[in-house]
Amino acid sequence: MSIKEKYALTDEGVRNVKLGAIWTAVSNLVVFAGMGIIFLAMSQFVASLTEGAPLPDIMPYAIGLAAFILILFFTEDKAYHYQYGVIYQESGRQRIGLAERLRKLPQAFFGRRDLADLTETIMGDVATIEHAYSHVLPELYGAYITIGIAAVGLVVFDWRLAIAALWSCPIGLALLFGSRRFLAPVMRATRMKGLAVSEDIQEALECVREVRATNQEERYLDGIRADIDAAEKQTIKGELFTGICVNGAQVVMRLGLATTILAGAAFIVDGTSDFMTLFAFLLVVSRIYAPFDQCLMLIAELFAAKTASARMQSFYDEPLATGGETYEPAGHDIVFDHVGFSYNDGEQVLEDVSFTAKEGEVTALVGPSGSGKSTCSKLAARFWDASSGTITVGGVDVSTVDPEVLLGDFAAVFQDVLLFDDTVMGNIRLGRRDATDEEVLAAARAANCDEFVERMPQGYQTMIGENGSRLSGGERQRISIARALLKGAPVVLLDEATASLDVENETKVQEALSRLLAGKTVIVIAHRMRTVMSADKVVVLDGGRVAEQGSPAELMAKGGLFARMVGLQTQSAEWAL
Ligand SMILES: Nc1ncnc2c1ncn2[C@@H]1O[C@H](COP(=O)(O)OP(=O)(O)OP(=O)(O)O)[C@@H](O)[C@H]1O
Repeated sequence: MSIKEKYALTDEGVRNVKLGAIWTAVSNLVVFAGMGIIFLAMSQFVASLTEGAPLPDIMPYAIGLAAFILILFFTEDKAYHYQYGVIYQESGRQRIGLAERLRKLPQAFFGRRDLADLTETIMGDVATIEHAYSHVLPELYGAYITIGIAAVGLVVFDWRLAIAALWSCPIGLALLFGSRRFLAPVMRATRMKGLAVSEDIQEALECVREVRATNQEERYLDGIRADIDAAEKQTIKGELFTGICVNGAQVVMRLGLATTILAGAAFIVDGTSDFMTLFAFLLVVSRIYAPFDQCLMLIAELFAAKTASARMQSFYDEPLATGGETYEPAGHDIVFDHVGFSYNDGEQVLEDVSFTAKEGEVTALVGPSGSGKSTCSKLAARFWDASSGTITVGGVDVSTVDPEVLLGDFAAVFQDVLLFDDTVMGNIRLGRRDATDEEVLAAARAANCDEFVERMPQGYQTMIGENGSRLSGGERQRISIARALLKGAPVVLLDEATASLDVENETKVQEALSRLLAGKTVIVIAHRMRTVMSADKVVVLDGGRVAEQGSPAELMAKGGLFARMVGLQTQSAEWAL
C-alpha cells in the first residue's frame, strides 16, 4: 500500500512528505558532519597530548563549526517548512476533497452515517492525520534514510563495531511495528469511544429544548457521563499499551549503545581497535537513535492516523450518484412507472407505484402518515434512487441525469426548512444566487414575508441566527416559499408547505402560490383536505401502494379511502375543546 493510500494524502501531500523526509535526513546527516568536525579536533588534541604533536590550528575548526551552524540552520528550515509549513494546505485540500465528495454522494450514504460521524471525519480525522503528517511521517522516513546512510559509513569504518551498534535498530522497529497488530484495535476502540462522546454532545445540543421540556436533563447527563467514563478508560488503556510498546522498542534500540561499548572495549583489549575508533562510534551511535525518538513518542498518532484515513477512505469507496450532464426533457410531466423503493435495503416503503403528475397541473399526494408521500416527492428529485421501476421527467429517466443538473429544474419547500445564519435577504437569494435585490424582494412579498420582516430591526438585512433560530415556524416556511418562488423552477415540490401558517397567512400564501405556480408541474403533499380539494389530481397512497387516483370529485364520488379521509377531517374540524 502506498503512503498516498495509507494516509489518504493528495499527490501534493505525498510530494511534500518525500521532500520533508529528504530534508530531515539531510539535516540529520549535517549533525553527523558537525560531530565529524568535533571528532577531528578531538583526535588532534589527543595526539598532541599523548604523542607530543604540536597543538592544532583552531581557525579551520572554528570556520568549520560556523559553516556547520549556518548549513544546519538552512536544512532545518527546509525540513521545518515541509513538515509543518505546508501541512495546513494539505489539511485544507483533504477537507475540500471530502466536502466535494460528500456533495456528490447519494442520500442513501447520509442515511447510513450520522452527522456527528461525518463532521468528526472532516474535522477530527483530518486533524489526526495532520498531526501524524507534521510530527511523524517525514521524521520517520527521514530517520530511515539517515540510519541507512550512517550504517554504510559505519560498516566502511569498522564492520564489526557497526554490527554491534546497529543490530538493535531493526529488532526495535520490528517489535514496534509487530505490536501494531495489537495496538490497532485498541486505537480504533479509543477513536470509536471518543466519537460516541462527540455524538452525545452534538445530540444534546440539538435536542436541548426537548430534553428540558421533558425534564430529562439528569438522565441525559448520566448517559453522557457514562460514555465519557468509557472513553476515559479506553484512552488510558490505549496510552498504556502504546507506552509499553514504544518504551520497549526504545529500550531495545538503546541496547545497541551497550553492545558497542562492550565490543569496542573487547577489540581495544585484543588490540584490533583503538580508543578513538570507539569514541567515533559512540558519538555516531548516541546520535543515531535520536531521529527516531520524537517519532517513536508519537508513533501512536501514526497508527491512529491509519484508522482515521480508513474512515476517510470510506467516503471515497462509496459509489457516486452518477448521471449525464445533458438533460433535455420534453416538457416536465413526471411519470412514476411501477416504482418500488426501500431505504438502505430496509423495509419496502413503496411498492408498484404508478402515476403521472402533469405539467401545468397540481398533483396532490395524500394518505395516512407513513404511507410514502414524502418518499415519492424525494424520489422524483432523485434525492434517492428507486429500487425498481422508473421515474421520468419530460420522458428522461431521472436515474440517468446528474443529480445537480436535475435539481436545477426543481424547487422544493419541505417540512423541515433549512436556513443559514445569514440575513433574510441572503437566505431567500439562495433560490437563485444571481437574482437582483428587486427580484428577491418581489419573491419575498409574494410569499407574504413583508409582514414579519418589517418588524425586524434591519428589515431584510436582519441576521436570522443559526438555522433561523430567531424565527417562528411560519416565518421560516415563508422564507422557504420565497426561496422556491425566486428559483422559478418548472417543477415544484410542496411538502406541507402551509402547515405552520395561521389561517390568515395561509390564505395569503395560497393566493401567492397559486398565482406563481401556474403552468408548472406541482406535487403537493398535504394532510389537509381543503388544500387537496383544489388540486387537479389526487393520488392516494396507503401502505406504500397507490390506493386510488383521480380528480377530487371523482374520488369523492367513488366513496373510497379519500372520501373517508375527507369525512374524518370534516368531523374533526367540527370538534371543539
Ligand atoms: N430517511 C429514511 N430512512 C429510513 N426510513 C425512512 C426514511 N424516511 C422515511 N422513512 C420511512 O418510510 C416510510 C414512509 O415515509 P414518508 O415520510 O414517505 O411518509 P409520509 O406519507 O410522507 O408520512 P407523513 O405524512 O407522516 O410525513 C415511513 O415508514 C418512514 O418511517
